[in-house]
Parts: sequence; C-alpha cells; structure tokens
Amino acid sequence: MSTRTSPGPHIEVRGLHRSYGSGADAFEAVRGVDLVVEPGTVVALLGTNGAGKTSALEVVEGLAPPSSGEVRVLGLDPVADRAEVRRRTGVLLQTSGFPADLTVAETLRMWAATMTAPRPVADALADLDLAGRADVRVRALSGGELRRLDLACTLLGEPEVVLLDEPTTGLDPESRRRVWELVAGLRDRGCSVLLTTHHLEEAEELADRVAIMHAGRIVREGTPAELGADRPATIRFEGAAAGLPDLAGLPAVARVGTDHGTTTLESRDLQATLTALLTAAADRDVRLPGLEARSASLESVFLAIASGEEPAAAPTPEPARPTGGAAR
Ligand SMILES: Nc1ncnc2c1ncn2[C@@H]1O[C@H](COP(=O)(O)OP(=O)(O)OP(=O)(O)O)[C@@H](O)[C@H]1O
Repeated sequence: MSTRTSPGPHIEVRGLHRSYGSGADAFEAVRGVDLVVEPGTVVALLGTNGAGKTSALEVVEGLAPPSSGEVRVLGLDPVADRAEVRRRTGVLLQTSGFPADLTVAETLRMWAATMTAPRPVADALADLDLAGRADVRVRALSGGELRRLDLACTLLGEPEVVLLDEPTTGLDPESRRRVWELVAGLRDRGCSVLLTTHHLEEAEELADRVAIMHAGRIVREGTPAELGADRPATIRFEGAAAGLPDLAGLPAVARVGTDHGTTTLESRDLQATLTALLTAAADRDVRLPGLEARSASLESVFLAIASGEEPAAAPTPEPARPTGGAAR
C-alpha cells in the first residue's frame, strides 16, 4: 500500500519516451523528456501542434505507460499506484464525456460521490461561475460552460497535483481570466500544476516555468523571462522616420527593417535604444506615429523554434535537481 510522500517534487519525469504502434509502423511521439514540477509551482508545456504535449501528459496522468523512462507523481508510479495517485490528482483531459441528460449540479454530485472528501458542490459551482447554470442539462451547455464544468470536476477533490490539457481552449477572455485566477489560487495553496497550452500569453501570465516541446523533445525550459532573455526586444513605428540619423547606428541596435511602411528595430538593450531614439526624435522634432516597444517575449522564442530559426534538437537542459529527498 502506498503511503504519503515526503516533501520533494510533485512530478518527476526522466528520460520519457512514448511510442505509438510497433515494428515498422512505430511512431515515437515523445523522445526523451525530462521535467520536474515542484510543489506550489505552475509549469506550462508549450509546443507546436503534434509536438507530443498530450502524449507526455497522458503518461503523467497514468493513462498510458511510458515506452521507456520514469515518471513519478507525488513520488508514486502513476500506473502501478494508480488508485493513490488518482485520489490526490486532478486531471482535465482535452475533451470531456459527461452524460448529456444530467444537469450541471447532478454531474458534480455524481462526481463528488466517487471521492472521499470532495468540496461542497455549491462552492465548486461558484468558483467556475456556474451557479446560474446548476439546473441546466449538460447537452444544453455552451462549449465554454462545458469546459468550466469539466474544470469544476477536476478540482472537486482538492487535488495536490493538477494536470490540465489545454484548460482554456474555447473560453472567452473573461472565463479565461477566471481560470487563470483559479490556477494562481491553486499554486498559492501549494498545489502543483502542469498544463499544456497554445496560448503564449497564458504561459507568460501563469507559469513559473515553461517547457517548449518540438518534435517530441523539450527544446527550451526556464522561466518566461529566462526564455526571452537571449531574444532581441523590438521597437516599431509607422513610416521611415525621415529626418532621423541612421537608425542602425543607435546604441544596441541589432537589426533595422521596414515592412509595409512599418519600421522595426531589434535591440539588445531596449532602454538604451529607446532612449537614444526618443532623444534623436525630440531634438529634430520628428514624430514617431504608432510607436511601440516590446521586451523580448515568449512569442519570439516560440516562433523562432516553430520556424526552425532556433535548432529544434538543442540539448534538453538538465532540470533543477530537488534538494530534499524525493520519496520513490
Ligand atoms: N493514438 C495515436 N496513434 C498514433 N500516433 C499518435 C496517436 N496519438 C498521437 N499521435 C501522434 O503523436 C504526435 C504527438 O501528438 P500529441 O497529441 O501528443 O501532440 P500535441 O503536442 O499534444 O499536439 P496538439 O497541440 O496538436 O494537441 C502527433 O504526431 C500525433 O499524430
């Protein structure tokens, strides 16, 4: 019988491989993934379509065994110790399958009946802004409402580890914000959250660490700020800024380009370049219409990987080793 674990990473993935099919038809969707999720942190798995995010997450969820490698959730094997891991883990799959004839409240009550210590259904309804839809049948829910019901079920058992596959897909901006608040609240309570997302701003807003997958491997991993750190910042304005000195000569400018009437400067030091640009413009009384300045973002890193500008086969960084002894 499994016991509760000592403090340590909530999720540890080492050298994970997962293949579909066998023999000549085998396809390796996950090709050696290492990942650590510490308690009280949110890790976002980003990636191009087909990168292997769901394939990796399903192994962490215990829905499939690894082809090779090792996965521990709360120090336990998610397949061999499935009952214990499931009791302490909340899982949101990409698609749900609720009975269409039940109401929202009935669905939550049915779900709660399978748990040892569920939260009050009324609280779960309120958290996901579903109280007003409690008596509506599942078949009548909108896509966003269904997703929120799914999430309410995921969090009903007060899980220590929360695994969310694209939690905000199909949600409107307000519902998405609400889910972000909920996830931030989970982190504040010491839960660990591993989520996949296609929304870069979601990863930037929510994640303590981001792992970018491409072709079955994690090609970059770090905090959102770390990942953007080696990418240039950008300054844009409309027009060619006639009357200004040579823009390429401004401090820290890496590249100047003009596209469809918009001038773009890439800068290795946004403050230095921007200060010099604004000073030059002020000295010469030049307007810079539509001026915008952006720090290096996750988006630029992601696009560089997706376009092949950054090597997809960069070595997977060694995740931080836990300092405490992880129970195995
Ligand atoms: N059951 C399966 N049989 C064979 N190949 C599969 C199967 N499921 C997934 N794949 C393949 O494995 C690869 C990874 O798929 P996966 O769904 O894990 O990617 P993903 O990163 O989650 O993609 P998306 O962002 O599009 O959801 C894809 O090439 C996919 O076609």
